[in-house]
Amino acid sequence: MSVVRTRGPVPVVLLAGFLGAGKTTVLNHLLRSGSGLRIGVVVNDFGAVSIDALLVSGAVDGAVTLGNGCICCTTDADSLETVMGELVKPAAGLDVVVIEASGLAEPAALVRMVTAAHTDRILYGGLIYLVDAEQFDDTRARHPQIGHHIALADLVLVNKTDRVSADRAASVHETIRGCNASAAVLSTTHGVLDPAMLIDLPDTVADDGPRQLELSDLLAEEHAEHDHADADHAHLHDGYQSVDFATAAPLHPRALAALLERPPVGVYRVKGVVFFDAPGHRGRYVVHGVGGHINVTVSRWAADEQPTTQLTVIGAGVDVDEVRAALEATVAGDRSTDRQSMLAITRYQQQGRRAS
Ligand SMILES: Nc1nc2c(ncn2[C@@H]2O[C@H](COP(=O)(O)OP(=O)(O)OP(=O)(O)O)[C@@H](O)[C@H]2O)c(=O)[nH]1
Repeated sequence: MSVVRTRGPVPVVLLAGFLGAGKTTVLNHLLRSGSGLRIGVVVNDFGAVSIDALLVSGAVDGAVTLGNGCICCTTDADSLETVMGELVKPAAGLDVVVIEASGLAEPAALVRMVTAAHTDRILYGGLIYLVDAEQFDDTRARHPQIGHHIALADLVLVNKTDRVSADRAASVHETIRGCNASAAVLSTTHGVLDPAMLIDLPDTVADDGPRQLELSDLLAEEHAEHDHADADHAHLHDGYQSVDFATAAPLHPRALAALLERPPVGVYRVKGVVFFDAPGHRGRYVVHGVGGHINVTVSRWAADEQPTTQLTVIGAGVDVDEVRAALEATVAGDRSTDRQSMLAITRYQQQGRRAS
Protein backbone atom coordinates (compact mmCIF):
# COMPACT_ATOMS: atom_id res chain seq x y z
CA MET A 1 0.00 0.00 0.00
CA SER A 2 1.41 3.47 -0.73
CA VAL A 3 1.03 6.40 1.57
CA VAL A 4 0.73 10.04 0.59
CA ARG A 5 3.66 12.15 1.82
CA THR A 6 2.80 14.78 4.39
CA ARG A 7 3.78 18.42 3.88
CA GLY A 8 4.52 21.00 6.53
CA PRO A 9 5.13 19.90 10.09
CA VAL A 10 6.17 16.31 10.65
CA PRO A 11 3.99 14.27 12.98
CA VAL A 12 5.85 12.77 15.93
CA VAL A 13 4.07 9.65 17.13
CA LEU A 14 4.76 8.04 20.50
CA LEU A 15 4.77 4.27 20.75
CA ALA A 16 4.48 3.12 24.34
CA GLY A 17 3.39 0.08 26.31
CA PHE A 18 4.64 -2.12 29.13
CA LEU A 19 7.82 -4.23 28.90
CA GLY A 20 7.65 -6.76 26.11
CA ALA A 21 4.20 -5.77 24.82
CA GLY A 22 5.54 -5.70 21.25
CA LYS A 23 6.63 -2.10 20.55
CA THR A 24 9.80 -3.02 18.61
CA THR A 25 7.79 -5.64 16.72
CA VAL A 26 5.31 -2.95 15.62
CA LEU A 27 8.14 -0.65 14.66
CA ASN A 28 9.87 -3.32 12.62
CA HIS A 29 6.63 -4.16 10.88
CA LEU A 30 6.11 -0.51 9.98
CA LEU A 31 9.68 -0.17 8.72
CA ARG A 32 9.49 -3.29 6.57
CA SER A 33 5.97 -2.83 5.29
CA GLY A 34 7.08 -1.22 2.04
CA SER A 35 4.49 1.52 2.46
CA GLY A 36 6.76 4.17 0.97
CA LEU A 37 6.36 6.16 4.16
CA ARG A 38 9.73 7.51 5.31
CA ILE A 39 9.86 6.88 9.04
CA GLY A 40 12.38 8.38 11.43
CA VAL A 41 12.88 6.40 14.60
CA VAL A 42 13.94 7.30 18.11
CA VAL A 43 14.46 4.35 20.43
CA ASN A 44 14.83 4.47 24.16
CA ASP A 45 15.53 1.62 26.54
CA PHE A 46 15.35 1.29 30.30
CA GLY A 47 18.88 -0.12 30.47
CA ALA A 48 21.99 1.93 29.80
CA VAL A 49 22.59 -0.08 26.62
CA SER A 50 19.91 0.15 23.95
CA ILE A 51 19.11 -3.37 22.85
CA ASP A 52 16.18 -1.98 20.86
CA ALA A 53 18.62 -0.12 18.63
CA LEU A 54 20.09 -3.52 17.73
CA LEU A 55 16.68 -5.04 17.16
CA VAL A 56 15.20 -2.36 14.93
CA SER A 57 15.25 -3.26 11.27
CA GLY A 58 18.21 -1.99 9.23
CA ALA A 59 15.94 -0.20 6.75
CA VAL A 60 15.53 2.98 8.77
CA ASP A 61 15.68 6.44 7.25
CA GLY A 62 16.74 8.11 10.46
CA ALA A 63 17.38 6.24 13.70
CA VAL A 64 18.54 7.76 16.93
CA THR A 65 19.08 6.10 20.26
CA LEU A 66 18.37 7.95 23.47
CA GLY A 67 20.19 5.89 26.03
CA ASN A 68 20.78 5.90 29.72
CA GLY A 69 17.35 5.16 31.11
CA CYS A 70 13.72 6.01 30.37
CA ILE A 71 13.28 9.18 28.34
CA CYS A 72 10.60 10.32 30.76
CA CYS A 73 13.13 10.96 33.53
CA THR A 74 16.77 10.34 32.91
CA THR A 75 17.10 11.75 29.44
CA ASP A 76 16.51 15.45 29.57
CA ALA A 77 13.86 17.11 27.44
CA ASP A 78 16.52 19.14 25.63
CA SER A 79 18.20 16.12 24.08
CA LEU A 80 14.86 14.77 22.89
CA GLU A 81 14.02 18.15 21.42
CA THR A 82 17.40 18.31 19.67
CA VAL A 83 16.93 14.85 18.21
CA MET A 84 13.39 15.59 17.04
CA GLY A 85 14.57 18.93 15.63
CA GLU A 86 17.14 17.15 13.43
CA LEU A 87 14.73 14.47 12.25
CA VAL A 88 11.97 16.89 11.23
CA LYS A 89 14.26 19.13 9.16
CA PRO A 90 13.06 19.22 5.54
CA ALA A 91 16.48 17.91 4.47
CA ALA A 92 15.80 14.68 6.38
CA GLY A 93 12.81 14.10 4.08
CA LEU A 94 10.86 12.15 6.70
CA ASP A 95 7.08 11.79 6.68
CA VAL A 96 6.74 10.81 10.30
CA VAL A 97 8.91 10.26 13.37
CA VAL A 98 8.13 7.43 15.77
CA ILE A 99 9.51 7.52 19.30
CA GLU A 100 9.58 4.06 20.83
CA ALA A 101 9.49 4.62 24.56
CA SER A 102 11.03 2.20 27.00
CA GLY A 103 8.60 -0.33 28.45
CA LEU A 104 8.75 1.49 31.78
CA ALA A 105 8.43 5.09 30.55
CA GLU A 106 5.70 7.46 31.65
CA PRO A 107 3.69 8.37 28.55
CA ALA A 108 2.37 11.61 30.09
CA ALA A 109 5.91 12.94 30.50
CA LEU A 110 6.67 12.05 26.89
CA VAL A 111 3.52 13.64 25.54
CA ARG A 112 4.43 16.80 27.44
CA MET A 113 7.95 16.77 25.98
CA VAL A 114 6.70 16.45 22.42
CA THR A 115 3.87 18.94 22.73
CA ALA A 116 6.23 21.43 24.39
CA ALA A 117 8.88 21.19 21.64
CA HIS A 118 9.42 24.71 20.40
CA THR A 119 9.40 24.33 16.65
CA ASP A 120 6.72 24.69 14.04
CA ARG A 121 8.17 21.67 12.20
CA ILE A 122 6.92 19.28 14.91
CA LEU A 123 3.32 18.21 15.22
CA TYR A 124 2.33 15.93 18.07
CA GLY A 125 1.02 12.93 16.14
CA GLY A 126 -0.54 11.05 19.04
CA LEU A 127 0.12 8.14 21.36
CA ILE A 128 -0.11 4.51 20.30
CA TYR A 129 -0.27 2.36 23.40
CA LEU A 130 0.33 -1.39 23.18
CA VAL A 131 -0.88 -3.99 25.59
CA ASP A 132 0.01 -7.67 25.71
CA ALA A 133 -3.41 -9.35 25.58
CA GLU A 134 -2.24 -12.30 27.65
CA GLN A 135 -0.37 -10.38 30.36
CA PHE A 136 -2.68 -7.35 30.52
CA ASP A 137 -4.69 -8.24 33.64
CA ASP A 138 -1.62 -9.22 35.66
CA THR A 139 0.36 -6.19 34.56
CA ARG A 140 -2.49 -3.82 35.34
CA ALA A 141 -3.01 -5.43 38.75
CA ARG A 142 0.66 -4.78 39.54
CA HIS A 143 0.68 -1.32 37.95
CA PRO A 144 -2.72 0.36 38.21
CA GLN A 145 -1.26 3.53 36.66
CA ILE A 146 -1.41 1.73 33.30
CA GLY A 147 -5.06 2.80 33.26
CA HIS A 148 -3.87 6.44 33.21
CA HIS A 149 -1.46 5.66 30.38
CA ILE A 150 -4.26 4.14 28.33
CA ALA A 151 -6.39 7.22 29.01
CA LEU A 152 -3.85 9.35 27.10
CA ALA A 153 -3.74 7.11 24.04
CA ASP A 154 -5.21 7.82 20.65
CA LEU A 155 -4.89 4.26 19.48
CA VAL A 156 -4.62 1.21 21.73
CA LEU A 157 -3.29 -1.99 20.20
CA VAL A 158 -4.29 -5.19 21.95
CA ASN A 159 -1.31 -7.17 20.70
CA LYS A 160 -0.50 -10.91 20.99
CA THR A 161 -4.13 -11.85 20.41
CA ASP A 162 -2.81 -15.14 19.01
CA ARG A 163 -2.17 -16.12 22.64
CA VAL A 164 -5.68 -15.55 23.98
CA SER A 165 -9.22 -16.68 23.23
CA ALA A 166 -11.67 -14.35 21.49
CA ASP A 167 -13.48 -13.93 24.83
CA ARG A 168 -10.28 -12.87 26.58
CA ALA A 169 -9.50 -10.39 23.85
CA ALA A 170 -13.02 -8.98 24.10
CA SER A 171 -12.66 -8.60 27.86
CA VAL A 172 -9.33 -6.75 27.43
CA HIS A 173 -11.04 -4.43 24.90
CA GLU A 174 -13.79 -3.77 27.43
CA THR A 175 -11.32 -2.91 30.20
CA ILE A 176 -9.50 -0.55 27.83
CA ARG A 177 -12.77 1.09 26.87
CA GLY A 178 -13.35 1.68 30.58
CA CYS A 179 -10.05 3.60 30.72
CA ASN A 180 -10.49 5.49 27.47
CA ALA A 181 -13.79 5.80 25.69
CA SER A 182 -12.50 7.82 22.75
CA ALA A 183 -9.40 5.96 21.55
CA ALA A 184 -9.53 3.52 18.68
CA VAL A 185 -8.84 0.00 19.98
CA LEU A 186 -7.51 -2.64 17.59
CA SER A 187 -6.48 -6.25 18.05
CA THR A 188 -3.12 -7.10 16.51
CA THR A 189 -0.86 -10.09 16.13
CA HIS A 190 2.87 -9.60 15.80
CA GLY A 191 2.34 -5.86 15.66
CA VAL A 192 0.82 -5.84 12.20
CA LEU A 193 -0.47 -2.30 11.85
CA ASP A 194 -1.41 -0.36 8.72
CA PRO A 195 1.37 2.26 8.34
CA ALA A 196 -1.23 4.79 7.18
CA MET A 197 -2.43 4.85 10.80
CA LEU A 198 0.80 6.61 11.74
CA ILE A 199 -0.07 9.78 9.94
CA ASP A 200 -3.78 9.48 10.47
CA LEU A 201 -4.35 8.58 14.09
CA PRO A 202 -7.94 9.16 15.15
CA ASP A 203 -8.65 12.63 16.56
CA THR A 204 -5.04 13.60 16.96
CA VAL A 205 -3.86 15.90 14.27
CA ALA A 206 -6.35 18.72 14.71
CA ASP A 207 -4.64 21.63 16.43
CA ASP A 208 -7.63 22.77 18.38
CA GLY A 209 -10.22 20.02 18.25
CA PRO A 210 -11.95 18.50 21.25
CA ARG A 211 -9.33 15.76 21.67
CA GLN A 212 -6.60 18.38 22.08
CA LEU A 213 -8.54 20.03 24.88
CA GLU A 214 -9.21 16.68 26.43
CA LEU A 215 -5.51 15.82 26.19
CA SER A 216 -4.40 18.93 28.03
CA ASP A 217 -7.02 18.22 30.70
CA LEU A 218 -5.71 14.70 31.07
CA LEU A 219 -2.12 15.87 31.26
CA ALA A 220 -3.00 18.51 33.83
CA GLU A 221 -4.90 15.94 35.86
CA GLU A 222 -2.02 13.48 35.60
CA HIS A 223 0.40 16.18 36.72
CA ALA A 224 -1.71 17.19 39.72
CA GLU A 225 -2.15 13.59 40.84
CA HIS A 226 1.53 12.93 40.27
CA ASP A 227 2.36 15.75 42.66
CA HIS A 228 0.42 13.96 45.36
CA ALA A 229 2.80 11.01 44.89
CA ASP A 230 0.11 8.48 45.69
CA ALA A 231 0.82 4.82 45.07
CA ASP A 232 -0.99 4.85 41.71
CA HIS A 233 1.26 7.55 40.42
CA ALA A 234 4.65 6.29 41.31
CA HIS A 235 6.64 6.05 38.10
CA LEU A 236 6.32 2.69 36.48
CA HIS A 237 10.06 2.18 36.61
CA ASP A 238 10.30 2.78 40.35
CA GLY A 239 11.41 -0.50 41.87
CA TYR A 240 12.71 -1.92 38.56
CA GLN A 241 16.34 -2.63 37.91
CA SER A 242 18.15 -3.51 34.73
CA VAL A 243 21.41 -5.34 34.24
CA ASP A 244 23.29 -5.03 30.96
CA PHE A 245 25.78 -7.65 29.87
CA ALA A 246 28.15 -7.67 26.91
CA THR A 247 30.83 -10.14 25.96
CA ALA A 248 32.79 -11.08 22.88
CA ALA A 249 33.11 -14.63 24.25
CA PRO A 250 30.58 -17.13 22.90
CA LEU A 251 27.75 -18.23 25.20
CA HIS A 252 26.83 -21.78 26.04
CA PRO A 253 23.33 -22.60 24.74
CA ARG A 254 22.31 -24.80 27.67
CA ALA A 255 23.51 -22.21 30.17
CA LEU A 256 21.58 -19.44 28.41
CA ALA A 257 18.48 -21.62 28.15
CA ALA A 258 18.72 -22.27 31.90
CA LEU A 259 18.82 -18.52 32.56
CA LEU A 260 15.82 -17.89 30.29
CA GLU A 261 13.82 -20.79 31.71
CA ARG A 262 14.63 -20.18 35.37
CA PRO A 263 15.59 -16.52 35.67
CA PRO A 264 16.55 -15.04 39.03
CA VAL A 265 13.64 -13.95 41.22
CA GLY A 266 11.88 -10.80 40.01
CA VAL A 267 13.12 -10.93 36.41
CA TYR A 268 10.36 -10.13 33.90
CA ARG A 269 12.22 -9.30 30.70
CA VAL A 270 15.37 -10.61 29.03
CA LYS A 271 16.34 -9.46 25.55
CA GLY A 272 19.33 -9.20 23.35
CA VAL A 273 21.58 -10.49 20.63
CA VAL A 274 23.64 -13.62 21.26
CA PHE A 275 26.65 -15.31 19.72
CA PHE A 276 27.21 -19.06 20.03
CA ASP A 277 30.19 -20.82 18.58
CA ALA A 278 28.48 -24.09 17.58
CA PRO A 279 28.98 -25.76 14.20
CA GLY A 280 26.21 -24.54 11.88
CA HIS A 281 24.94 -22.09 14.52
CA ARG A 282 27.23 -19.11 14.30
CA GLY A 283 24.44 -16.73 13.28
CA ARG A 284 23.01 -13.71 15.05
CA TYR A 285 20.55 -15.06 17.61
CA VAL A 286 17.95 -12.64 18.96
CA VAL A 287 16.46 -13.88 22.22
CA HIS A 288 13.42 -12.61 24.06
CA GLY A 289 12.00 -13.63 27.40
CA VAL A 290 8.78 -11.93 28.48
CA GLY A 291 6.84 -13.10 31.52
CA GLY A 292 7.64 -16.79 31.01
CA HIS A 293 7.59 -16.87 27.19
CA ILE A 294 10.81 -17.41 25.29
CA ASN A 295 11.29 -16.58 21.65
CA VAL A 296 14.41 -16.98 19.52
CA THR A 297 15.11 -15.89 15.96
CA VAL A 298 18.29 -16.21 13.95
CA SER A 299 19.72 -14.22 11.08
CA ARG A 300 23.16 -13.42 9.64
CA TRP A 301 25.52 -10.93 11.20
CA ALA A 302 25.97 -7.84 9.07
CA ALA A 303 29.25 -7.71 7.16
CA ASP A 304 30.58 -4.98 9.42
CA GLU A 305 29.19 -6.50 12.62
CA GLN A 306 31.48 -8.24 15.09
CA PRO A 307 29.67 -11.29 16.54
CA THR A 308 29.18 -10.45 20.22
CA THR A 309 26.55 -10.92 22.87
CA GLN A 310 24.58 -8.03 24.32
CA LEU A 311 21.82 -8.79 26.77
CA THR A 312 19.62 -6.75 29.08
CA VAL A 313 17.72 -8.24 32.00
CA ILE A 314 14.95 -6.20 33.62
CA GLY A 315 12.95 -7.00 36.71
CA ALA A 316 11.43 -5.67 39.91
CA GLY A 317 13.19 -6.21 43.19
CA VAL A 318 15.95 -8.29 41.61
CA ASP A 319 19.29 -8.94 43.22
CA VAL A 320 21.56 -7.21 40.72
CA ASP A 321 24.65 -9.19 41.78
CA GLU A 322 22.76 -12.45 41.39
CA VAL A 323 21.59 -11.46 37.90
CA ARG A 324 25.08 -10.41 36.89
CA ALA A 325 26.51 -13.71 38.16
CA ALA A 326 23.78 -15.63 36.31
CA LEU A 327 24.64 -13.77 33.10
CA GLU A 328 28.36 -14.40 33.51
CA ALA A 329 27.64 -18.09 34.02
CA THR A 330 26.22 -18.27 30.47
CA VAL A 331 29.66 -17.76 28.89
CA ALA A 332 30.78 -21.05 27.34
CA GLY A 333 34.38 -20.86 28.56
CA ASP A 334 35.89 -24.37 28.42
CA ARG A 335 32.54 -26.05 27.73
CA SER A 336 32.24 -27.25 24.17
CA THR A 337 29.16 -26.30 22.18
CA ASP A 338 27.93 -28.97 19.82
CA ARG A 339 24.81 -29.22 17.63
CA GLN A 340 23.07 -31.25 20.32
CA SER A 341 23.46 -28.58 22.98
CA MET A 342 22.08 -25.96 20.54
CA LEU A 343 18.70 -27.72 20.75
CA ALA A 344 18.27 -26.07 24.15
CA ILE A 345 17.97 -22.76 22.27
CA THR A 346 16.68 -23.70 18.82
CA ARG A 347 13.59 -25.31 20.37
CA TYR A 348 12.44 -21.76 21.11
CA GLN A 349 12.60 -20.73 17.47
CA GLN A 350 8.99 -21.79 17.35
CA GLN A 351 7.19 -18.50 18.11
CA GLY A 352 6.76 -17.67 21.77
CA ARG A 353 7.03 -21.15 23.25
CA ARG A 354 6.52 -21.28 26.99
CA ALA A 355 9.49 -22.15 29.16
CA SER A 356 9.28 -25.75 30.34
N1 LIG B 1 3.00 -14.64 20.21
C1 LIG B 1 3.25 -13.36 19.94
N2 LIG B 1 4.46 -12.84 20.24
C2 LIG B 1 4.66 -11.54 19.96
C3 LIG B 1 3.68 -10.72 19.36
N3 LIG B 1 4.19 -9.46 19.23
C4 LIG B 1 5.44 -9.52 19.71
N4 LIG B 1 5.74 -10.76 20.15
C5 LIG B 1 6.99 -11.23 20.77
O1 LIG B 1 7.10 -10.60 22.05
C6 LIG B 1 8.49 -10.41 22.38
C7 LIG B 1 8.72 -8.95 22.77
O2 LIG B 1 8.47 -8.15 21.64
P1 LIG B 1 9.11 -6.68 21.49
O3 LIG B 1 8.57 -6.10 20.24
O4 LIG B 1 10.58 -6.75 21.65
O5 LIG B 1 8.49 -5.96 22.76
P2 LIG B 1 8.81 -4.48 23.29
O6 LIG B 1 7.53 -3.91 23.77
O7 LIG B 1 9.55 -3.70 22.26
O8 LIG B 1 9.79 -4.82 24.50
P3 LIG B 1 10.57 -3.78 25.47
O9 LIG B 1 11.22 -2.76 24.58
O10 LIG B 1 11.57 -4.61 26.20
O11 LIG B 1 9.55 -3.18 26.38
C8 LIG B 1 9.27 -10.85 21.14
O12 LIG B 1 9.69 -12.18 21.33
C9 LIG B 1 8.24 -10.79 20.02
O13 LIG B 1 8.51 -11.70 18.96
C10 LIG B 1 2.41 -11.29 19.05
O14 LIG B 1 1.47 -10.65 18.57
N5 LIG B 1 2.26 -12.61 19.37
